[in-house]
Amino acid sequence: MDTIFALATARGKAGVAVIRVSGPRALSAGQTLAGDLPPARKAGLRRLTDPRGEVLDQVLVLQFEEGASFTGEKVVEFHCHGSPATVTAVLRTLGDMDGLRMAEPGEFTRRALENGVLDLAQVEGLSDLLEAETEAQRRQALRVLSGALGEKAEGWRSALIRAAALLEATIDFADEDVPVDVTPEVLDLLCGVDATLKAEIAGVDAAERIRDGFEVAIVGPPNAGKSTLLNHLAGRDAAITSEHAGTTRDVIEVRMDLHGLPVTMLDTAGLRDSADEVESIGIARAIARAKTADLRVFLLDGTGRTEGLDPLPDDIVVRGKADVADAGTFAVSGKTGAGVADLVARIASVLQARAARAETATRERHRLAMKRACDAIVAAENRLSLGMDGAELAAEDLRCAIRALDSLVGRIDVEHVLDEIFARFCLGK
Ligand SMILES: Nc1nc2c(ncn2[C@@H]2O[C@H](COP(=O)(O)OP(=O)(O)OP(=O)(O)O)[C@@H](O)[C@H]2O)c(=O)[nH]1
Ligand SMILES: [K+]
Ligand SMILES: [Mg+2]
Repeated sequence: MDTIFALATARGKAGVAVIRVSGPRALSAGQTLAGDLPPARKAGLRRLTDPRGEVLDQVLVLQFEEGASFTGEKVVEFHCHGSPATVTAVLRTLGDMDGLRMAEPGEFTRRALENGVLDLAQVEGLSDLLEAETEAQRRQALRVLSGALGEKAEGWRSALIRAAALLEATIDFADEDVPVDVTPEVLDLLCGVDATLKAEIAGVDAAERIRDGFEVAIVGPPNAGKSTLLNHLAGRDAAITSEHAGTTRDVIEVRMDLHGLPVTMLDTAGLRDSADEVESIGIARAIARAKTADLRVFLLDGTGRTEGLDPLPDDIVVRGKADVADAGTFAVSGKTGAGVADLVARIASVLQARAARAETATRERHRLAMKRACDAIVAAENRLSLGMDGAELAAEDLRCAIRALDSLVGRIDVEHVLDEIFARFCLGK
């Protein structure tokens, strides 16, 4: 096993830069650079020198024992001064040592997975946590990183193992008198797992929105002030505005943090019948994107028409140009900012209600595994509802379900997803 090292903090100038070394030679590499090391998990101030005796930096050194580190291997960390030159000098010196090499992106985390420090779902949680930009993303990712999905899977697993064992006991005694009918207990166990799995599956959609962001489309007639509103929300001139109806053609996307939720706000072409070929393409795009968005804000002019796109129940309908609208109507103005806080609060409240449906599972991969498990459990329930003749096949169904749940945490059959998951990691993680 190679000993690997990398800069664990971001590149560039900073107060501190952390360089992590992991593997069998981490300790000797640390000693070569820093002399004697402080005891495990105790920081010590040391001078790093290269083999010619040149002082590279004065740093804090930490060592972690095998089995008690991020990777599960022996780890030494140098908390250096965060200048690019210092980092380069230390990395170069480490690279010159025998048996040491620069880590690949995600390689520390891959070792953590291989050594059982993290399960696969936790690795996904860590990846999401490193990407988190909003409060909702941070909370969700931290929940997965802390092992919440693995705990749930373990609960389902042990219930299914118990159910399968009960069935197998009856199969083995098929020729004898079986003292008790196990079907009610088995069905009870399956029913419990089934119900919580279904809730988890139903929550994946919301969890994915929290991860990737909700899409909110601003739609309405030309010149209602859609682009002006987008610019106000973005705090910058993201879209061109003008007094000419039909200014916006392409869909313009702006990422923002709305009350802690990640949102991509879409500005779209004004909806109307247009003879202009390019504008018509823009309008078709506007309608297509508005339909697939999670929520639409209909920004209307004085006529109140929604121009051929109908609001869905949660959609928000609001009059634009509040400064010239009748008093008393719900109106916003991107120009003056009037009503914008109210609009944002309404958008956030709709999206928060949806986000609340998220459980623990966050990915399509999780959904598919849980769906496979759920289908197998339902198949077992159906067989058992016809009596104990189906016990043997039902037990096989349950083993299928257990295998599907095992793939959630990476216990089996996940080689093919590893590259995809680790591709998202940056160097040094
Ligand atoms: N009085 C007033 N004028 C506004 C307001 N918002 C936008 N306008 C003006 O209305 C005109 C149209 O604004 P835009 O933001 O380009 O409108 P739009 O809905 O994006 O228009 P299209 O992209 O052509 O569909 C511009 O002249 C803006 O300055 C507002 O809140 N009050
Ligand atoms: K316009
Ligand atoms: Mg516009």
